[in-house]
Amino acid sequence: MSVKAKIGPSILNADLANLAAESQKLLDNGADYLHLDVMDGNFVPNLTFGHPMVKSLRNKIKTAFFETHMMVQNPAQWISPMADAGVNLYTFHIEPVDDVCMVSRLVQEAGMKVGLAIKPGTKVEDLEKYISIADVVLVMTVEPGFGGQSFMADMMPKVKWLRQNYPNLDIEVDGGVGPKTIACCAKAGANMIVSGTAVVGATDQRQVIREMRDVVQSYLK
Ligand SMILES: O=C(CO)[C@H](O)[C@H](O)COP(=O)(O)O
Ligand SMILES: [Fe+2]
Repeated sequence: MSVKAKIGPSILNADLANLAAESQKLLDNGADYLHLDVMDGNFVPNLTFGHPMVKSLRNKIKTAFFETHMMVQNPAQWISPMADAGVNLYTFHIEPVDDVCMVSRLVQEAGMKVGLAIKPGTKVEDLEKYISIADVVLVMTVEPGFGGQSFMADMMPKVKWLRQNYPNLDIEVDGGVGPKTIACCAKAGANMIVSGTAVVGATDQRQVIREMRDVVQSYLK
């Protein structure tokens, strides 16, 4: 298997007034990438931040890999500004999008990798037809919109099915993932782990990140 274990902390529940410092601390403590949750108050009942904030963060943090998790109704609208802001991986939900292939192509043409996300109520079969164009697939393990929710273990059959059928696919999980739930994700075959509250709120971020990466890597071998 060629995929690697990667931990991408979500800064959703961090101190957003101190975003650059909080992000740098996570990277210094071993984060493999940063997961930036963008919400439009429409696709999900919450608002976070947009491309101006991401661009400001990029000005402070030059080299880290940035994923934006686009919980927005119209992901095509934000491709160009997010590419300009220095985003590396543009992950959008397939649910509100009529032409996923076209939006994915626009993301690639803008120079970003494509992530395709599904909400808990969306079947993995709905995602399957797009896997060949995705760099990453994201299986949500909470209802998108808020950090700090409980992990939905009943999403693991989706991850398991994806791993069995696509051994080299980057499979990401997001929502309620931390030291208590990581084994469940790792066993199912997830290799990209988003973790917000459990990492950001930890007294020893380095230890939590290392522990989760080790568990995931042990199942990939
Ligand atoms: O996309 C998200 C919520 O919609 C967040 O990435 C996710 O909830 C991470 O936070 P936590 O680990 O606290 O659940
Ligand atoms: Fe997210």
